[in-house]
Amino acid sequence: MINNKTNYRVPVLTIAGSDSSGGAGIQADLKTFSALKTFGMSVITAITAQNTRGVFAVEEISKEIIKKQIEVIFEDIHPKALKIGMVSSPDIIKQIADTLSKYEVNNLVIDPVMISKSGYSLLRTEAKENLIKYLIPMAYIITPNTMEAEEITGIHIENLEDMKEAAKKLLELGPKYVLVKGGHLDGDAVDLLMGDGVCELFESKRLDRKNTHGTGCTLSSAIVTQLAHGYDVKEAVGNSKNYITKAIENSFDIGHGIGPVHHFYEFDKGGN
Ligand SMILES: Nc1ncnc2c1ncn2[C@@H]1O[C@H](COP(=O)(O)OP(=O)(O)OP(=O)(O)O)[C@@H](O)[C@H]1O
Ligand SMILES: Cc1ncc(CO)c(N)n1
Repeated sequence: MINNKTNYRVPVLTIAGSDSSGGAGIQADLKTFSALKTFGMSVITAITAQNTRGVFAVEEISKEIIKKQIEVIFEDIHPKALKIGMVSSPDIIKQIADTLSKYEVNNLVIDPVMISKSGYSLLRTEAKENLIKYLIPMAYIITPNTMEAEEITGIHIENLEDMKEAAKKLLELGPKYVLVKGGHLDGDAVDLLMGDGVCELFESKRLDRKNTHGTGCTLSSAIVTQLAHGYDVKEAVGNSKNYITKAIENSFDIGHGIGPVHHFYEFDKGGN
């Protein structure tokens, strides 16, 4: 994953919510960006009071300062790839879409975050429509888990065939690619990539680990880094699946609930 394509100075951006406990959200994104040798930047959309046991409160950031954060970044350091994670309200979603539409946006990864592992809603019910109408069509790739794919398409997902049906319906909303993550189904952890003539599975053994806080954020951020380094979509997803699998394998107990995955900061692999 680190080779002559690696450029430690390549700028990448996350537009997402803060997780005070550092396992998910902006914090997971920035850790992944650093571990995978990119220069991470952030636009914070909401502050969550969160730990390994759950989400206890959420305060949304004003849409004016969200807009300003995006503008000053794009007018100074143009990100080579970016992701959007938690965006909780219809107004924030519209603001982000309007602001991004003023710039050339490359390699937009959308992780349509809806519910935390502990069951707290991170997307207001009335925000789903704007997510579908304004943001998803702008994406290069969207990365819903099966519950999010169900919520957006209305298709009940129990197996791979259902995942394929849902992926086809998600593609009709306008993104170039869809990665439906099968982490919540029984059996092996199988993710399905579909779009632009591609239909490919990315599989790993299901790891029996309790500490999976931040898996979705980490996977989508890893995809951002690999696209920024110049990998094509299949390589980007494959490398990122390897990264999240190792990160889950090495996840650890910290706090009293669902602990975080591990990030790898080797300082010895060269690069430039
Ligand atoms: N127990 C597991 N063993 C191996 N891989 C897993 C496991 N759980 C999830 N994964 C993988 O982790 C990645 C993230 O998937 P997951 O379905 O957990 O995302 P998510 O629900 O969006 O996460 P989050 O709750 O952080 O938002 C996928 O590649 C999935 O296959
Ligand atoms: C801020 C934030 N974003 C995303 C997730 C993923 O569930 C989370 N738990 N918290």
